[in-house]
Order: sequence, then C-alpha cells, then structure tokens
Amino acid sequence: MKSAIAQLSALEILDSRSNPTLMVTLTLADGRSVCAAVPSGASTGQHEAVELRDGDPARYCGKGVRRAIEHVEGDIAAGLAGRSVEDQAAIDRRLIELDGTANKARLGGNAILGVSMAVARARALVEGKPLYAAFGKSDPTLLPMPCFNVLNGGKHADSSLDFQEFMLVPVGAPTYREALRMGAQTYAALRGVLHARGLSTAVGDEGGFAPRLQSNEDACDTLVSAIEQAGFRPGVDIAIALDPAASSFHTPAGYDLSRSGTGMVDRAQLLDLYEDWIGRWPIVSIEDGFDENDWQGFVDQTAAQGGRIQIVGDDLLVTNTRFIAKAIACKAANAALIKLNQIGTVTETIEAVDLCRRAGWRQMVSHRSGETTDPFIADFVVAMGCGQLKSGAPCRGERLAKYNRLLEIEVQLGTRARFANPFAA
Ligand SMILES: C=C(OP(=O)(O)O)C(=O)O
Ligand SMILES: [Mg+2]
Repeated sequence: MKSAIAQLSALEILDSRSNPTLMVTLTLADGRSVCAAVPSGASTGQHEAVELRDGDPARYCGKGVRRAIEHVEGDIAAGLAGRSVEDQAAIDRRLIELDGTANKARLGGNAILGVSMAVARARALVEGKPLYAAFGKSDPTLLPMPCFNVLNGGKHADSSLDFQEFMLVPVGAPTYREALRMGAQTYAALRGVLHARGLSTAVGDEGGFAPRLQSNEDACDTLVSAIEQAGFRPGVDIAIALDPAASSFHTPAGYDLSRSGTGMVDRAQLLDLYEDWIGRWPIVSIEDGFDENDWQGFVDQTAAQGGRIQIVGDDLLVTNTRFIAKAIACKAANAALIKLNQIGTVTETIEAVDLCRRAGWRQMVSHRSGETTDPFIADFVVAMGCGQLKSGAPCRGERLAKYNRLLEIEVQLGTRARFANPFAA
C-alpha cells in the first residue's frame, strides 16, 4: 500500500526565537517523504496541549525537545507503522489513544502535532493535490483577510506596550495580493513615522516594531498616522485589530497597565477603555480582552460590544471544542482563534473550526510567536475557508513563509480564488 507509513523520524531544529522545536519526517512505503515543523507560543493558555520540553539547562535555552523526538521515533512510529495516511481522523484518534492523557502530556502535544501535520501533507502527496485541496473540504477557494501585527508589546517585545498585538486589517482590499501590498506599504510608512519621532524601529517576536511609545493609545494614533501616510483611509481601506492578551497583564489585584503608564484597572474599567477605543479608532476585532479565567469579562464584553466588533477567544478557548462549546452557550465571544498546537492534532483543530461555523462564529487561524518556516497554516486556512489569518508583520522569513504561500495559492486558484472582508456589515 503506497499510502502506508513506513517510517517516522524527527530532528531538533530551532524556531524563530532560537528555541528548539521539532521537525517530523514521515516516509511512505513507496519511499517518498514529507516534513512538518511545530511552532511554539509565549503567551500560552493554561489549558493548551502540553509542549514536552527536556528542561536541561545545558541545552540551548534549556528547553530541548529530545524526549518529544524519542516519542515520535519510538511509541508513535511503532503505533502507526503500516497505517494509511488517507484516514487523518483515524490516525489522530490513534495518536490520542497512544498518549492516553487528557492534555497530551505523555507523548507531548508537539510530538503529536508534528506527526499529525506530516500525515496531512503525506495524504496530499499520495492524492497528488496541493495541501489546501487535500483536507476533503468542499470549495477550498477563499483566501483569508491577513491581519498584520505591526506593533509588538506584552510578552512579545521589550516595548512600552501592555497590549501584545496591534494589527492592520486591509478591509478595503479587493484581493489577497492587494491586501498584502497594502499591509507592506503601511508597515513601511509606520517605520517612517517611528523614525521621524526618533523611536526605535527594531522589531519584536512577530516582526512588528517594538518602540517606546507614550501609551497604548499612542500606538493606535501612530497606526492611524501610518495608514494615512501610506495613502489609505483608516477604517475604509485599513482597519485595526487588537490582541491585548490580557492574561499576561492580569494580576490578583486587577489588570495592570502600568507598563504604558495607565496603572491598575478593574474589569469594568477595562471594558470602558475598550468602549472608548472603539469610538476613537476603527477597531474591528479584539482578542483576549480579558484574562483567560475572567469569563465574566468576556461575557460582559460580548453583550456590550459583540454586535459591533469581533470578540475573539484565544487563551480562553485554546482551540478546544470543550471550551468553545461553553463559550457559545454563555455568549463569551463571537469568534475563536485557531492554533493547531493549542489542541495538538489536525482533526481536533478541524472539529473546533466546524463547531464555530455551526454556531455562526468567525474563525481566525493563527501562527505562534515562536515560528518556523513551515507554511502549513496558509494551506490550512484556505482548506477550511476560515477567511482570516494572522501571521505577524509582513517581515521576517517565518512570517512571510505563510503570507507568500498564500500568494502561490491565489495564483494556483486563478479565477476561482475568492477574497472577502469578513467584517463587512
Ligand atoms: C500568537 C499569539 O501569541 P503566542 O504564540 O505567544 O501565544 C497570540 O497570543 O495570539
Ligand atoms: Mg492571542
């Protein structure tokens, strides 16, 4: 059987933060092979699949993945030998069974995901299709709206910003290619705006600038200046999306915005702050506006603002159908961030997307702050028709690998390629 798994191996490579991660190689019975590399987050949700790390301080940053590699080459290879890559769901079920824990702690979410992604790629190879066309979904022709994180704060940069991500969303673009061009032009204009103010144009983990701005508010004003300088209309051509990643500044005493000079605020004050911001800037989406355990904050925000903007759960939902179902029931968001390594298999990620869709929720596929040059999520977002992707700034190879892969897909799709503003009324 040509589609049978003959061998699984893994290599310890470095991610974009110079931390070790794994690249899995799957060899089929006919000798052909595929690879898949696993990303890694910094502002991780408490309930994410466990990323298995060795904890040996002598290796790199003290966080090697040798044990995860041993699991790929040992238990997982033995458990999957001879199985056909054509049934992704059956393989992913087997991986979950082999692990035997609720959060993939034994074999490691990183080991399991690397294999699961490699299986998807191997299936595409066997079927002779591009990856985006090999997930069995009908009409994989929708290119995503790219959300460019051009100002980095929080755990991703040594800037003055409490909020982690300030994103440009080219809502007025007619095609994906144009959206990428608009993002790149505004990113260049932003560099000029910062430079003219004597601020640093060094970049953070996701390729966005990490300047010492006066406040979080200054960041939004600066984005608007850059949009205008690039010749675009704020809110019409390019809107703004935020990921405060509030778990990272939540303390037992409240939400600590002191890095930017705002000071401590409580849940109600933070909600008021978002309300004020929505009135002042063309904001279309706020992700993780509250701490991952502050469900009330999310419920309050969805009730107050969910009719006007997208409320995205990331740390809150961790791409897990259990948390997404709870959030749908209690109206704690109206969209989910989709990260494959939060849940750990391709099949469970697809289930998370499908659940969102059935509830009328939007889905934004996401990279991690620690990335590799594997463009898997670019194919995945098209395959699933999610319509939104965030992959950092249009800068740094590991971010561009995804944006550039989408250009290739757009060309391959030709006249069948579709592109739409997910935030249109
Ligand atoms: C991409 C993100 O960051 P990380 O990968 O560090 O979780 C995020 O919080 O949305
Ligand atoms: Mg987030």
